[in-house]
This record gives sequence, C-alpha cells and structure tokens, in this order.
Amino acid sequence: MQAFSSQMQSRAFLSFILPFWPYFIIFIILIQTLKYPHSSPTPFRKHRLPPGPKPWPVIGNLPEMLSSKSAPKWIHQLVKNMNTEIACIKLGNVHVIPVINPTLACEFLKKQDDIFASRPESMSSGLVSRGYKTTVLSPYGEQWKKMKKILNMDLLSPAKHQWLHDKRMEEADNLVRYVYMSQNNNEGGLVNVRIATQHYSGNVIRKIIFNRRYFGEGREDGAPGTEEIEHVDALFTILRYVFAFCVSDYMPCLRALDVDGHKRILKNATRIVNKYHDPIIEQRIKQWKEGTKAETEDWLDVMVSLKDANNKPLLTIQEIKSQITELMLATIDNPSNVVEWALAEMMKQPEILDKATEELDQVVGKDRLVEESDIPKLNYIKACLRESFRLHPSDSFNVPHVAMRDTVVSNYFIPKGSHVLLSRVELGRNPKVWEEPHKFKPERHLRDDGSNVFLIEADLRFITFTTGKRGCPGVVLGTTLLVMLLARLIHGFTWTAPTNQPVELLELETGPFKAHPLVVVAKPRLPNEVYSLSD
Ligand code: HEM
Repeated sequence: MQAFSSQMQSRAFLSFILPFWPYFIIFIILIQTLKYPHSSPTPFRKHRLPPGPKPWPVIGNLPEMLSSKSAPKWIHQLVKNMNTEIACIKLGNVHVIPVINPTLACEFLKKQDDIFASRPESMSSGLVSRGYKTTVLSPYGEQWKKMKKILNMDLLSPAKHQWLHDKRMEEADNLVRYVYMSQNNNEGGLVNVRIATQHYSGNVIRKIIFNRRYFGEGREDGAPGTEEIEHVDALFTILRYVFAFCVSDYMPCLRALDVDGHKRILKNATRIVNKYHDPIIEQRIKQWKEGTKAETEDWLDVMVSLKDANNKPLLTIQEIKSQITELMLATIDNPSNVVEWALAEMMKQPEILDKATEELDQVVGKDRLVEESDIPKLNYIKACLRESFRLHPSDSFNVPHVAMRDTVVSNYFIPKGSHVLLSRVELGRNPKVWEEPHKFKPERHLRDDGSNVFLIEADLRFITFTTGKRGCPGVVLGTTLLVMLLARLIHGFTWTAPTNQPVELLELETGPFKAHPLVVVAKPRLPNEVYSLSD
C-alpha cells in the first residue's frame, strides 16, 4: 500500500515537472552561454557576417539541423536556396562557414592560411587523438608542429618512400592475386570492388606501419580475414563520425548526455582498433627496450626509435598509438572511394575505359604488371582519378579549419573560432567553374602540351590534398596508392557488369558516397604467366 502511494506520488510529481522540462533545458543553456560569452568587439565588426539563416537565441540553427536527414545536405541546400557561395550558419555558439567557390577557398587556405590553420576541439577528435596528440585532429600549436614535422621528415620523406617500395609492391601484387582468384569463386568471377579497394588500402598501410598484412591467421588467396574486416570497418566508422556535426560540440552542456549516440559509436569503434594496434605497439616498444630488436623495418620501428636532444624517446606511447590510428584513417578512405567510383563511371562510358586501357598497354605493354615507375607516364589514368575526386569526393566537406582570430574575407566578417568548411561536393560541381559539371569527363584534366598530370589541385577548384599549413603531407604516398590501384585493376582485367545488373551510379541520401558497392565480373586480360606473383 505504501509502495502504491509512493508510486502515485512520484507519478503526480512527474506530471507536474514534465511541462517544465523545456524551461529547464533553456535555463542550463543560458548558464552555458554566460560561461562562454561571444568574442569581444573588434574593428572588423563593421563588416557583415556572410549571409545565413536567422539563428535562434543561444541554440542558433541547431533545431533545423537536427530535423534534417543529413546535416551536410541541409547546409548545401541552404547555400543553394540563398544563391550564395559563402554562408554563415550558427550552430549553438559556433559560426559555421560553408564555402563553394575556389577563389574564396584560396582566400582561406592560401592568403589567410596563418589565421585558418587550426582545427576544432570536439568530442570525437579529442577521443580519437587521445587528447590531441596527433596531426590531422590537433588544433594549431606545439603538439601539432611536433607531429607534422615527424611525418614530413621521418615517415613521409622521399627517402622513406623509396625505402618502403617493396612493401607497397607486395600489396599491389596481392591485389592482383585477389582479383585473379575470383575466377575460381562460385559466383562466376564476381568481384566486390569496394572490398578489393578498401582492403588494398588497409593492407598497404598495415604493411607500412606494422610490417604485416594480417592480424590473425590470414588467408591463402590474399583476401581479408575476419580480423582485417573488423579493423577496416571500425576505421570507416570512425571516419563517418569524426566530423559528423555532433550536437554536443555546439552545446557543450549536453556533452554528458550523448544525445545523438555519436560518443557510444566512436568509443566502440576506437576500442576495436585499439584491440588490434595496442598489443603490437606495446610489444615492439618492449623489444626495442630489451634490445631484442635492432633493425628498423617499418614506421612503428621508426617512431619507437626517434630520440630527442637528450637521447630520450621523442614520442610517448600515447603519441605513437594515437598517431598510428590517425595515419590509418588518413590513408584508407580516399583511394578506395575514388577508385570504386572511377571504375563505375568508366564502365558506364566504355570509350573512357578503352582509352585508359590503351594508355596502359602502350606504357606498360602486356608482358608485365604496372610498376610505380610507370606512374609519371599514366596521364589519362591520373585524369580519370582527378575527375573522380571532382565528382565523387570521399566526404561532403574538407576537414574543418578554424579561425584563430577575427578577420575579414571577401568583405565579410569571419569571427575568431569560426569553423570553415570547404565543400568538396559543391566546389567540384560548381557550374560557374565546370562545364557540364555532372558529366564524368577526364579529358578536362589533360594539358594541351601533353605535360604531366598531377593529382594535387592547388587552385582548390575541387579538393584532393589541399594546400597551405594544413595541406596533406601524404601526397606522394597517396598518389602512388591511387594510381597503382586503378591502373592495376584496369590493366590486369576486363570488367563487365553481370547480366541484368547494369552498373548504377546512385549516391546515398546522406552524402556523396556510392549507395551500393560495385560488384562486377573481372576476367584476366594478360598472359597467364604475368599473374604468377610473389608471395
Ligand atoms: C590517398 C589520398 C589522400 C588524400 C586525397 C588526402 C587528402 C587530405 C586532405 C584533403 C587533408 C586535409 C587538408 C586540409 O585540412 O586542408 C589531408 C590532411 C592530412 N593527410 Fe592526407 N590524404 C591522402 C593520403 C594521406 C596519406 C597516405 C597520409 C599519411 C600516411 C596522409 C596524412 C595526412 C595528414 C597527417 C593530414 C593532416 C595535415 C594537418 O592537419 O596538418 N594523407 N589529407
């Protein structure tokens, strides 16, 4: 009876308190705002902010963002509706500045690069970088400078690139073996190109960092084992959520609640990645300490052996662990996404596929497989890759850049702390820049004088590696992976769609990602002995 009456009391209390919940939340938000006031007035305040939707007090345009199916699509639609090429959307206290025009993009990343060289601090980047110990995710400062210098000088230098040649080639051979073996599968030679490309990227970076392809037993046919599938899936989950407009990044007072579930998903994915990486890293550090390892064979060895001015280890274990995860993330998505789309587009326009195959036969011949030394001569292949980057970027936006002080860009006031988002989708498809923007037309990237095509796009008419302080340090490795992947697939095999299943080019509703994996038939096109590959 007493239990019943206390139940009644708590029900009465609940029905009394429920209508006041919204006021309670607004109260917390107001306290939050008082804790984090807007930046103080500066002389730039006479300039207007870029055009944008009217924000609600305190919460800004968060309600509209939350009621949309996809935040990037909502932002792009706003920009389109306002007929502008730069906008300002207020999410909580943060000014988010989407940009779809290359001249403006160059203002941010070239002319005022010094001001826009920071990154946002967020739940996801803090978690993945173990408290900003890495490069991509760390705000501008001493830690970022330390890590970027190590990448440029010790891991990605031309000499180190040369040193790692054989490891990359082993994986390029493994890719061909994997596709070649599909002839023997009981699906009539069907190849899931997404699996082939994602695991090629995963295999190469695992080989470079850990000197191994497999975490577990591995497989004879070069295909990924269960451990590698779990590892690569977890990396892609992190990539999907790392800059995914998490509500609490704009309303820090909601951080403890994990309202959109992003924290739980990211924690789970990083746990999986750490489960594979941490034991290898810990054992290797021990081996170097005990003197049972003395030969430098991979990036992990390099990282463990780096010394500071006092001959002490330059990197802490946390720095090594977080930087390794970040290097995996940085390598894995662009090659797989861009090459899967490129092959799908080329199969849709067979004359393009024929032209690429002709170039390969001319440069490489039919008696051997493509080698890295062929890359400078494969201009049509590189033009196809550029076209795929332009039309099918691996994400809706470039990694955010943060304004380190108030400034003016193109007569608009950009307040300190603004998040600048160069739109990968809308830069590449901007009709003022590109004729027939939705058509896959590699010829537009060939040069009249026949000179070398590069994947770098320094004018930011679309995004590949960008430029400036925050530009990608992995241009050479990235270019090598991309060209080898597409060139080996096209040179080694003829590709046809299975009967009654034509190739389609549908995008997901949420972004520029291919809705369905490309699953097509591969037939070897070179003499059999060319495929007898080293293990
Ligand atoms: C495969 C093709 C690749 C593409 C298309 C690519 C593209 C990019 C882009 C667009 C950025 C952001 C630049 C900006 O903030 O403006 C970036 C940053 C970065 N990339 Fe790459 N990347 C690739 C491969 C790699 C590889 C192989 C590595 C190293 C293993 C790497 C390491 C990094 C790092 C460390 C940063 C952060 C730079 C900084 O914040 O200072 N990337 N990359």
